[in-house]
Amino acid sequence: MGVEICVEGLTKSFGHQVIWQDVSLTLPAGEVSVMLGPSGTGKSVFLKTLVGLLKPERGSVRVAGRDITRLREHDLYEVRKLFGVLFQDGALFGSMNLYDNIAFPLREHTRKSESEIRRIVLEKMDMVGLIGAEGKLPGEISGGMRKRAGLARALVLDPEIILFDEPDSGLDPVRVAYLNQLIVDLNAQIDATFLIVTHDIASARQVPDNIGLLFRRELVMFGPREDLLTSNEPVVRQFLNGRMQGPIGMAEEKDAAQVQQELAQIDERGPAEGLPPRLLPSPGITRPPRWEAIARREAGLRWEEVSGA
Ligand SMILES: Nc1ncnc2c1ncn2[C@@H]1O[C@H](COP(=O)(O)OP(=O)(O)OP(=O)(O)O)[C@@H](O)[C@H]1O
Repeated sequence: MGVEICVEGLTKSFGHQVIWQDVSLTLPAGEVSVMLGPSGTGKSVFLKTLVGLLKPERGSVRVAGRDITRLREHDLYEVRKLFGVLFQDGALFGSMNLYDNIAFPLREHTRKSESEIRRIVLEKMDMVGLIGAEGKLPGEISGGMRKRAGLARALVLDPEIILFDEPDSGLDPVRVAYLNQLIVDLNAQIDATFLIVTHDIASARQVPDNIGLLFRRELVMFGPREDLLTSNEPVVRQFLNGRMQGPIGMAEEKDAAQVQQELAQIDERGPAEGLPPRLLPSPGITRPPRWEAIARREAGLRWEEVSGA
């Protein structure tokens, strides 16, 4: 079962540049959360702060009861073992084949025998659909496969928390759909806490339990998927609908009068598409109680739609 991450009053700056301030949220244990936000709002900085790679100026990040912003390097190293991170490009070593890339954390951080390592590596490669590609170099495979390999590597130490930095970047819509299904299947299988940074609204609509949005150096909202997708908050609406009209500008923020004028021109009759269905684990994957409950709730929602209730 994954662990909860509790963030309180977190502020991060580089020099005089405040990236975000006073961010507070709880990533519930075992749930999938997504963090959205326009480019440059500090989503990657947020992930790096959660895992202790960057130090915030203020606030706390409690993981399994310990505030990682105050840990010394040795203790931080121990807490980091709870995390698996999928970096944007998979962050694979170009000169190593996939097998050795995926085995790397086991050889670095454990004293397991090569036969035990082999069992684990093949198990994780199987989970991400890469069996047979053990001998390939990262440069010989597609971007989607590199992401899967990065994911298999993030899984080998059996993490309680997995952070995904734009898992869908550079992938075509079909690969994104497969990757989303893989993420949901993995969550059902390993029950870890997931946080996904993405720009892909379709993924954000279907995959998570919770959604957050960073904008103007603040966390605009964080809460259950349903609340964000039906929110009337102008920043949330603009981002989820991918519109030009609204508070989010091309490079910088717009002035208040322009935003008011633009919003007045939009037809605001409520969410056009309604609540999209949650993506459920694939057939054949045993659904733990959490996913059983989600599937029952989803079935109830669909029935309400059909019956007009
Ligand atoms: N190590 C660093 N030193 C100084 N500034 C940094 C550092 N890392 C990030 N930044 C700055 O922090 C801001 C936020 O960057 P970040 O990469 O987190 O944004 P993002 O929301 O993930 O963007 P994108 O969606 O485009 O990937 C940027 O202005 C970036 O230049």
